[in-house]
Amino acid sequence: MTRPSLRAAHECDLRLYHVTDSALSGGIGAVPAVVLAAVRGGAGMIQLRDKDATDADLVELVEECRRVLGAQLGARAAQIPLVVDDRLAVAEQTRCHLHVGQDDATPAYAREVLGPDLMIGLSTGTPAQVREALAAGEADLLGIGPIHSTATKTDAAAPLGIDGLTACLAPWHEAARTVGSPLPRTVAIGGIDETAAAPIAATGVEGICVVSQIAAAADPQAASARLLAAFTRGAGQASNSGRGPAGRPRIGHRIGHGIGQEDQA
Ligand SMILES: Cc1ncc(COP(=O)(O)OP(=O)(O)O)c(N)n1
Ligand SMILES: Cc1nc(C(=O)O)sc1CCOP(=O)(O)O
Ligand SMILES: [Mg+2]
Repeated sequence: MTRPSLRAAHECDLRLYHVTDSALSGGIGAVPAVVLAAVRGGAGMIQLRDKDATDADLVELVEECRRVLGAQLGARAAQIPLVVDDRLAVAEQTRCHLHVGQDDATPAYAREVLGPDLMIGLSTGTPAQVREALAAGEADLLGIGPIHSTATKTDAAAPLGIDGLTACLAPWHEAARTVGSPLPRTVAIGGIDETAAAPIAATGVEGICVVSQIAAAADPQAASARLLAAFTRGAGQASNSGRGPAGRPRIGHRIGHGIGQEDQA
């Protein structure tokens, strides 16, 4: 039977995933408003990432984001998963989803602590790391990056470029053809702006993960809407030309239900 967290991952609209940056947004207190704006612009998943915040600060941030999204979006807030970066204890305390890197808690350990319901994302940056993550089977989402150079993550590896992203996706595409059960979802991260979004979408990756282009934007809602439109355009062109994601077992994956789009309807 499919693990509930993997089922949940397949329910998400991952085309645009915003990762917060308190400094770029003007302080941790400004983050909930940016999160709301990003969601209104079409972000379907949010990660709270703040290397300087204490665990207590992050617990408060999770709670405030939940409060603001609930108050402004009502029941639709439940469609937007909140993920915390790095902090297993915060995820455990708040029952928030978690993203870990290769040097953080392992997905297997995080799974032991968090149980089968909460999603676990894992960073990957090489085909071998993607292969290993698929074999281990604990991650519900793979972040692949950095695609382009980024000033946001000071210890980021060398950029993969489109060719490197394609190489990292190859084991996933191969598994999609041969494995009978649902795979972790995939998102690209690092140096992604509006121009970069369409060529990234053409690789078949399922979403883009964006920090600075939203967190530092004068209008984060409009920036999010432009990024989502660019990614969706690129994904559409790829599938029209037969270069889209490989067929694979899917479990009720929804697409095209951006909150902002519904708000504007
Ligand atoms: C979706 C997603 N992908 C990759 C990362 C990077 O995680 P990590 O390698 O642990 O680096 P830090 O973000 O902790 O600096 C991410 N956060 N999210
Ligand atoms: C948080 C993060 N992880 C990366 C990775 O390669 O794993 S790159 C990155 C920062 C992405 O920020 P921006 O959208 O501003 O370039
Ligand atoms: Mg980390």
